[in-house]
Amino acid sequence: MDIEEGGLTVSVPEARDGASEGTGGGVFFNPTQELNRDVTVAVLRAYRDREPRASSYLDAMAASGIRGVRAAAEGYDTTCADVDPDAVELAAENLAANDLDGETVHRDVNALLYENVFDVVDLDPYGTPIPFADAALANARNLVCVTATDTAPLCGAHLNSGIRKYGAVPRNTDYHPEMGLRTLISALVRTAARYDKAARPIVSHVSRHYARTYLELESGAQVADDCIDELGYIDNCEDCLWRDPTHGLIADPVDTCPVCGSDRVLTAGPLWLGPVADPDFARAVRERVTDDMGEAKRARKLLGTVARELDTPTHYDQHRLYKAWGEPAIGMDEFVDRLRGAGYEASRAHYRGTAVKSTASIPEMRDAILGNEGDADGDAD
Ligand SMILES: C[S@@+](CC[C@H](N)C(=O)[O-])C[C@H]1O[C@@H](n2cnc3c(N)ncnc32)[C@H](O)[C@@H]1O
Ligand SMILES: [Zn+2]
Repeated sequence: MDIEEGGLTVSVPEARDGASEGTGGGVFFNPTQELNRDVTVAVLRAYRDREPRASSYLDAMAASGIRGVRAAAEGYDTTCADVDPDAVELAAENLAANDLDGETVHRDVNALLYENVFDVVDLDPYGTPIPFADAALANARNLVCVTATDTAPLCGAHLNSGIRKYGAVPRNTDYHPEMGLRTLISALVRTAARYDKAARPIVSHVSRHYARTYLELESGAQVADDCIDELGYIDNCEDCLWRDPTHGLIADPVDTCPVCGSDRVLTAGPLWLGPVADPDFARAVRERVTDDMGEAKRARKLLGTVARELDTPTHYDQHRLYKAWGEPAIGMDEFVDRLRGAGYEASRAHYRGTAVKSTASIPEMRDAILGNEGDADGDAD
């Protein structure tokens, strides 16, 4: 079956039995990842302005080669690799059908990465990227793009699996999509640090089915140490949703919530507590989204929110807060405006439509939003 994406025509396997993921012929294709791929193309465009020397791109898990084809169309010197010979054949056909140059390699990507240097490496595996993280972070020159689809281990819903894969203790909190992203980045930062490299996320985004992050690499023990300094732990009260991030790799968990006195406090970490995006770069990526992209509208909205997101390591779910306060919720923009009006920093966050970030604590938010009357003017949305 031929599909159109980003102005290119690519042959992909038919989905079987109405499944959204194509498995016909054994080669994988997931049409629902188009947003992820559109953002990738916009990142590749914006990254060339940031680092003009970046010219080679490895589609490390190519399947149909759709990412590689799109990168080649952007002028990147592209290699598509896969362990599945049918995938390699299909990727080669798709490059040729679009009159694009590009290499196709039937190889385990871990072996390939230790023998070749690529400026940009794109890891898009089934489930966790961790089996490929060492090879990619040790050997890539500039940028490593990583998808993880194992959201349950990442956010602490499958705790032991998360601990095994990511060498951290994620906790299933009310901000679980962000917990997942910060668990992933933490593991990748610690992996890069083993090779005296800093890996800093310049854009990241999370959906229900995956987390995606773009890590810029820089070599040097000092910069790697600077990255490690941005790891730490977050204490979380399961009752009143209080949370408290502490930088450093030596955990000093609290037993009792200082706000409500509950002893149901869970500590998560080590997590990445630094920014998950560089706002200027996220804006530049947004500028590089074009109308020929099928998910242009969603990509622009997503990147706009990511660029404006406050740089705090957790977010609140506005509906959860209102439920706890026993009040009808107001619109999100007004919620953010009231927090700002009360002198706190606040923003929406891309993790969900009701996600809000603020420098205010929960009691401070309650005061700022509900005021003394404990009433929000009945202004429900
Ligand atoms: C999720 S699919 C990739 C989807 C594709 N990037 C896209 O955007 O449609 C994962 C692919 O990784 C390949 N793969 C798994 N292990 C690999 C390895 N060690 N080296 C290279 N490719 C591998 C699989 O054969 C499969 O084609
Ligand atoms: Zn509490």
